[in-house]
Amino acid sequence: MRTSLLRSMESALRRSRSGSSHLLRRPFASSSAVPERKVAILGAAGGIGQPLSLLMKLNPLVTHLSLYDIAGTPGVAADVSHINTPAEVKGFAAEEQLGQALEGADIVIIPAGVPRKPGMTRDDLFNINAGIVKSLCTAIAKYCPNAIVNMISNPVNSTVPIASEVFKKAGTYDEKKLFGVTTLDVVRAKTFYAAKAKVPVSEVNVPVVGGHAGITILPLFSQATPATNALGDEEIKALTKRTQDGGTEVVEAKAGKGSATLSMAYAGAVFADACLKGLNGVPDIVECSFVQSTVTELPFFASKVRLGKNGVEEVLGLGPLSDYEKQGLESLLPELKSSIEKGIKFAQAN
Ligand SMILES: NC(=O)C1=CN([C@@H]2O[C@H](COP(=O)(O)OP(=O)(O)OC[C@H]3O[C@@H](n4cnc5c(N)ncnc54)[C@H](O)[C@@H]3O)[C@@H](O)[C@H]2O)C=CC1
Ligand SMILES: O=C([O-])CC(=O)C(=O)O
Repeated sequence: MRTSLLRSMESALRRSRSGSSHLLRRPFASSSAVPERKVAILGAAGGIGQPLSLLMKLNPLVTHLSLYDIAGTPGVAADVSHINTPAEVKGFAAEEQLGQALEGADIVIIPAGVPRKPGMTRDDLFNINAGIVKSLCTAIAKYCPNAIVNMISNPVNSTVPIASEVFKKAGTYDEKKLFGVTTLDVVRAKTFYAAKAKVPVSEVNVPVVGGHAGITILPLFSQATPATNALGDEEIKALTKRTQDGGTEVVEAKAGKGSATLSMAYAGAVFADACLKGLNGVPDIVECSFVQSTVTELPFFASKVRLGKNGVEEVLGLGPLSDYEKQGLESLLPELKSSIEKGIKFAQAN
């Protein structure tokens, strides 16, 4: 997946540099090779939003890129729009333009909201971000009820349930189209595993299940490929802990200037690319994501998901777990349950 996204982007860059691409010479509306796809980014001028806008502008599957933020959008949109790739860029700056930003969107990516500072948990963001997510999802229900929604705003374990409740109230909920973006956990698990197991990072795959906060992030290193016997129990524990604390590692390193933005933009672009490929009918697109689920007793859970023309095509099971992973699963369920319930309660009360 990672390599296929890089290949697509490299080829877009090559085409834009050589100016020889037929895609660049002819208007997209008349291109039969690539279906029209509008991607909207809400929170596009933020730390994640800006590099994510750049990466989506480089994605050859995007024909229309709609950038919305309550501050700073005109600059970001003007800047990104000068890049000579086919996606047509439009910026929307004020709340009264949110409808236009969303209309016709196939995918809406939401990195709007405040990030952590050192000493905070993701749940500490709930009070501010819950309201932001609720109002943005209300607009999605109105202006693009059929869009796929990629939720990045934290706490994902609660913001996804909030979105589901907003859509249910509006009568537009489609569980196949709502995704909590947990790709950064997979990106981290792959990077850390490759370094420890001394295997090429581009070949590595590691499923990460559960949720997206602390111990609710459960990497399944027993299923990592390429498999290795080189890692003992203590090393697997250390890798698990580093993956669970990856966000905090960045928050502390940034020392008050926010949380992961560049690696998150990359992860968000990987996941959106997978959704676009699914929509376009590319077979066997599988990514981990926090979705409505029956894999455990909880109503939402992150696991491998097969993506297709309607969003989720199949939520895949957990596969065989090691004893250590079974314990991790037992331990995460109560915290994840309460974060999910907190989101549902908030959306029902407001
Ligand atoms: N799912 C994941 O793996 C990750 C999630 N995050 C989360 O992503 C969120 C954004 O992080 P950053 O980009 O670093 O924050 P940031 O503060 O740099 O950017 C957030 C942007 O959202 C905008 N915004 C605020 N209210 C809005 C509204 N009502 N409508 C549209 N835009 C609005 C702000 O103007 C700002 O430009 C945070 O909640 C953070 O915790 C961050 C990293 C990883
Ligand atoms: O840690 C944070 O606050 C941001 C985040 O979700 C991550 O980097 O995984």
